[in-house]
Amino acid sequence: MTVRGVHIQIEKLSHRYSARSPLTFDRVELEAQRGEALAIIGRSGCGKSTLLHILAGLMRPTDGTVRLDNDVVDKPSPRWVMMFQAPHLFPWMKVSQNVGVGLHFAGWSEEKRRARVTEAIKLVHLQDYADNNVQDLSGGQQQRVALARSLVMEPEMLLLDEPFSALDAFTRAALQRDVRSITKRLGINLVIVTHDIDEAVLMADRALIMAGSPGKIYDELQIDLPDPRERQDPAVQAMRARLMEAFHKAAGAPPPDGEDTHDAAKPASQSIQGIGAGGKGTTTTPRIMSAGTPADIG
Ligand SMILES: Nc1ncnc2c1ncn2[C@@H]1O[C@H](COP(=O)(O)OP(=O)(O)OP(=O)(O)O)[C@@H](O)[C@H]1O
Repeated sequence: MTVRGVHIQIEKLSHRYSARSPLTFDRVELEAQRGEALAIIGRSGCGKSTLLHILAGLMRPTDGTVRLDNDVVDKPSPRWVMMFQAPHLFPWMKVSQNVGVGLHFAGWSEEKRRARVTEAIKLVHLQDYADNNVQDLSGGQQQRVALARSLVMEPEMLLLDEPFSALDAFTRAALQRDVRSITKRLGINLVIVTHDIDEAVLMADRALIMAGSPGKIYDELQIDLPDPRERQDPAVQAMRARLMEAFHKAAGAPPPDGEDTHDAAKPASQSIQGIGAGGKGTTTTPRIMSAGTPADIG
């Protein structure tokens, strides 16, 4: 697959949902280099998902601009793809058919499609499942199918809105590692919205901390760790502690003693409720994209 990323420039980006709504976020500025992996963390409701949707061209800002390689983003494009907590597959289709659906709609011949689909399925380690019906796969495997379906279009940027939060810890860790290594290998940008401090440290080159109402990017932390990153590595643990500290500073409160840093970006009440409900808080995603997936509306 072709290797490429994109230069992201966000200038004075502001958003409100309606003329009467308060500002969701205000004059957000951000620049990211080609191939950079960014994690956006912050407490529920500070506007992370809204920012991601605007970056994907799924929503329009109230003010300001998003530029990708100098092109203003004002609509969706196959140049960037977004993945959500639910994989949104076609349940009656096989893995290979799901992965190839975008190419099919783009008018690719079956023969051309087959080669590209095989390559994408291999990238996500599902070659033994290509002919399986997606309904017979586990949640993690279904997320891998969704990942292959995204990668098959050769995007320049992959946008992830808490995509692994419904998965068990083992499956989540494997996907975190694989998504980072695949995007690095292909040279594409990664932007991930997450409540999980560990996920940010394991997947990103830079973590952005959003806070406030209206939201702003309050702080950022360069995560200059070698790959592969292992959770138990002391350097990873030290970075996690630094990010945790920055997160609590942004939230205006010292870290409580002995707090479990997993899912730290959620208020305590939501973290507890979120276990069963997929921990989605007020994410805008399901309202826009996934009519009929009640598990997402948590
Ligand atoms: N369709 C909408 N209409 C009006 N307000 C909305 C709408 N969607 C979201 N909001 C509000 O905008 C703010 C930002 O929402 P957003 O989902 O972007 O936050 P978030 O940081 O991603 O939250 P979470 O971490 O819980 O997913 C919240 O206060 C939310 O209530």
